Amino acid sequence: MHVVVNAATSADGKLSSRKREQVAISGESDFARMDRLRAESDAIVVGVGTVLADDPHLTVKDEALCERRAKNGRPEQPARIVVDSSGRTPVDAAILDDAAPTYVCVSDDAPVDRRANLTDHANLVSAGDDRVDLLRAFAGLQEEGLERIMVEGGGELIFSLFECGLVDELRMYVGGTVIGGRDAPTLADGAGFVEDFPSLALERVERIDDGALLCWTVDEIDD
Ligand SMILES: NC(=O)C1=CN([C@@H]2O[C@H](COP(=O)(O)OP(=O)(O)OC[C@H]3O[C@@H](n4cnc5c(N)ncnc54)[C@H](OP(=O)(O)O)[C@@H]3O)[C@@H](O)[C@H]2O)C=CC1
Ligand SMILES: Nc1nc(O)c(N)c(N[C@@H]2O[C@H](COP(=O)(O)O)[C@@H](O)[C@H]2O)n1
Repeated sequence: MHVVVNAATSADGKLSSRKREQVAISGESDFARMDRLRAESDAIVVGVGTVLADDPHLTVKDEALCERRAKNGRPEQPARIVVDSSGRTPVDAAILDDAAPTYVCVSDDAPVDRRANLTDHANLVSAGDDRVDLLRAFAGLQEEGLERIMVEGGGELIFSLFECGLVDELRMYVGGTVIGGRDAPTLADGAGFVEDFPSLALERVERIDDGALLCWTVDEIDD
């Protein structure tokens, strides 16, 4: 499995404002690049915080890219994955429509009624007692044939993925704006690291729209 985190931040590192509503940080060219990366992926992952904040669709928008996938014997759309311990994804969420298959990763404690409602719209992957165990959940997704994984966010999920060593690449678009706010989400939130900080190697920098794309690979952790 190969996991790429792709997200857009303001110049001060925010994914959104303190209102946690979707903010268009990327410009047209960066959204097109993001669409191409979606098209290269087997699945697109977000945390339930992003589903509740943005109600994303997580589909490839450019029809030519969908056609190319089909020509190569792949499903027209990548699968969509929500990491959602207690099954809070609303059943009318855009991510649960029939545009592409959706997996909802829940914990074993997710209430039975929520699981039952979600089962009508998605494939459930159960991993972890009261919080999704990402290593187990991603192993289950790999068994489903999902190898090329793109993670879009948000900050809580991205931190946890770094914490358990699941991230191979970080592609970070830094846009020409300042959002500010101590309560605004950043690229990696969660509890934060105090030691053993993940180490990144800068592979490429590209000017796009009014910002810069930074492409990093994640160094292996020494045992
Ligand atoms: N600019 C950009 O590129 C992007 C911006 N965003 C923005 O980010 C914000 C949402 O981010 P955020 O609030 O951090 O939410 P996330 O999307 O990161 O979802 C976090 C939630 O995921 C669930 N979860 C389950 N298991 C885990 C685990 N092991 N580790 C971490 N989380 C887990 C938790 O809810 P539970 O306990 O219920 O399971 C947690 O609260 C929005 O404002 C959105 O607009 C989002 C994506 C991209
Ligand atoms: N790459 C990127 N740049 C931004 O400026 C963004 N706001 C986001 N947001 C992500 O895109 C999702 C919306 O996807 P759909 O258009 O609904 O398919 C949103 O939920 C974030 O994951 N990304």
